[in-house]
Amino acid sequence: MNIIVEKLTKTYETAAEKLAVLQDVHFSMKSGEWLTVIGPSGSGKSSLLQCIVGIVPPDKGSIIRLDDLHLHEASVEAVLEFRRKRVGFIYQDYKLFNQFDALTNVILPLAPYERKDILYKRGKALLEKVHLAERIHHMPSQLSGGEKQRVAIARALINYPELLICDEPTGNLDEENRDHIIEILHDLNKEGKSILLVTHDKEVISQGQRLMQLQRGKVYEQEKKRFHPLDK
Ligand SMILES: Nc1ncnc2c1ncn2[C@@H]1O[C@H](COP(=O)(O)OP(=O)(O)OP(=O)(O)O)[C@@H](O)[C@H]1O
Repeated sequence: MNIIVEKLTKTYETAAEKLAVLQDVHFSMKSGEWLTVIGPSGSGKSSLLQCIVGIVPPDKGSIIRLDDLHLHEASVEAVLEFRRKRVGFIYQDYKLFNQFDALTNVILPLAPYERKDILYKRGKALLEKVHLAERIHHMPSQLSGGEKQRVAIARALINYPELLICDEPTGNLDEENRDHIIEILHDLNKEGKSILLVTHDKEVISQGQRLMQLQRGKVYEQEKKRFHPLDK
């Protein structure tokens, strides 16, 4: 998925104040790229991820193009459908439902839209892909942090997304589990998935093809770390 962001501005308005968290952010991402976003706490990283896929509305005048979808002028329904069909999400705190087993958690995002037998088959294959074949009927409380994050990755893949949005995906994990998650993300990137990832983790920062640093809501630095296979 090709992403173009221009003049992205986001202001949160509370009763007490107006907080400009993103100011005139410009960048683009080519299909299949892995872009890592870093910056101090409060610099607007999570807000950036949420604006880009329309979870949080950016200010008027912001331009966000996701392939042919012009987010700034698209209907709410079109944005919802776009996210459901083309984007996967991975969060620091996994966001699993504790009352459901691993497989049910994986299929939940598409449960209202697809046949259950198809989803269960796909969900099992995805849990195998993240090396959790032996854990498909475990409840979240019976899984380690690393296993929970792998369930969350399987869930993020249930719609075969082109873009993975990862907000501190290794933030709660020890080194071994972090390395396992990095390996899985690498494989997914090699398969062609675009990755837009926020992190504070030094080991994760060194992954991917591009790095962008935010400072007080502005792009402070962009750096190309290594060439992407699609670059000429
Ligand atoms: N819904 C909201 N309403 C008001 N202010 C908000 C809202 N969401 C975030 N903020 C504020 O916007 C600023 C940027 O938050 P954001 O979560 O984007 O930063 P971040 O760089 O991801 O931080 P961290 O690294 O600590 O997760 C913070 O000061 C935060 O308190």
